[in-house]
Amino acid sequence: MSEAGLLVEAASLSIKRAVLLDRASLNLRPGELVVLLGPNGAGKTSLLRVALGLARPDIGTALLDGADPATMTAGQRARLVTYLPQMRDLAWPIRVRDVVALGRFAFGAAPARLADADQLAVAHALAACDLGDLADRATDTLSGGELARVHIARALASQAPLIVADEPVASLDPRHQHQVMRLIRSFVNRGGGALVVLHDLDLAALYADRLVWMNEGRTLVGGSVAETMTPHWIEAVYGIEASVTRTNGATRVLVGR
Ligand SMILES: Nc1ncnc2c1ncn2[C@@H]1O[C@H](COP(=O)(O)OP(=O)(O)OP(=O)(O)O)[C@@H](O)[C@H]1O
Repeated sequence: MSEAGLLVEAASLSIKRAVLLDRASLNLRPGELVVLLGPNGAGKTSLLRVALGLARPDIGTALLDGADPATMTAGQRARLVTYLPQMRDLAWPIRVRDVVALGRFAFGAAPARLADADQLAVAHALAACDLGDLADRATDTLSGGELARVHIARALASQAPLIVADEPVASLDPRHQHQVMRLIRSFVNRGGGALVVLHDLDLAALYADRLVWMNEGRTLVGGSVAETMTPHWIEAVYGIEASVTRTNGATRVLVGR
C-alpha cells in the first residue's frame, strides 16, 4: 500500500450565489477511518468532490498523493482513490462479478478482458464481501444490503489505497449497516484510508478513528470521538440537544435530553 493521502486546505467554493464551501479543510492518511458529519446541505458532498478533484475550489488547495487531483486523468485518480458516491442504484441487469470488475478499469481491464491479476482482485473482493454465491446474479435482482456490498467489493477490487464513500449505509437496516462498516474497517486495518460520510452518530462513534464536523460549508472541528462527540459540537453542528454517555469505551448519543 503506497503512502497516498488526501488533503484539502481552506477550500472555498461558490456556484452562482450559493456558498458551498467556506474555507473547509480535511485530511486523510492511510491507516485511518475518518467520518465526515454534518446536516443535510452542510457541504459534505461538495468537500468530497473538491478532495477528489471533481470540483476545483475558488481558493484553497486540494492534494491527492501530493498532486492536484483536478489535473489527473480518471485512471490516475482511480489508482489512488475509489469514490462511492450517493445514490448508487444499478437498475439494469448487469452481473455482480462484472460490476465488481469495473473496479479494475484503472488498470485497463474491462469485464470481458480481465488479466490474471484482475481476476484475482475481483475474486478476493467478492469473497471479502461474502458475495461468492451472488457473483452471477443480475444486480437489478439484489436487495439494498446486497447491493451495498457489491459497491464495497467494487471499491476493494480497485486495490486503491483510499476509499471515499458518501453515505454508504443509507437505507440499510442496522445489521447491514454494521456489515458495511466492518468491511470498511477491515480495509483500514489492512492499511487503507477511508473517508466516510455518515448520518448516524452512534455508528460514527463506533467505527471512526477521527471525526470531522461540518456545517454551512465550514469544517468546525476535527478530532477523536472522545474529544469531539460532545453535546457542544452536536448542538453547534446539528442544532439539537443531545446527551452523550461513555461506558467501557462505547459512546452513545441520546438526542433530545
Ligand atoms: N451545483 C450546485 N449549484 C448550486 N447549489 C449547489 C450545487 N451543488 C450543491 N449545491 C448546494 O450546496 C449545498 C451543499 O450541498 P452538498 O450536497 O455538498 O451537501 P451535503 O452536506 O452533502 O448534503 P446531504 O447530507 O443532504 O447529502 C446545498 O445547499 C446544495 O443545495
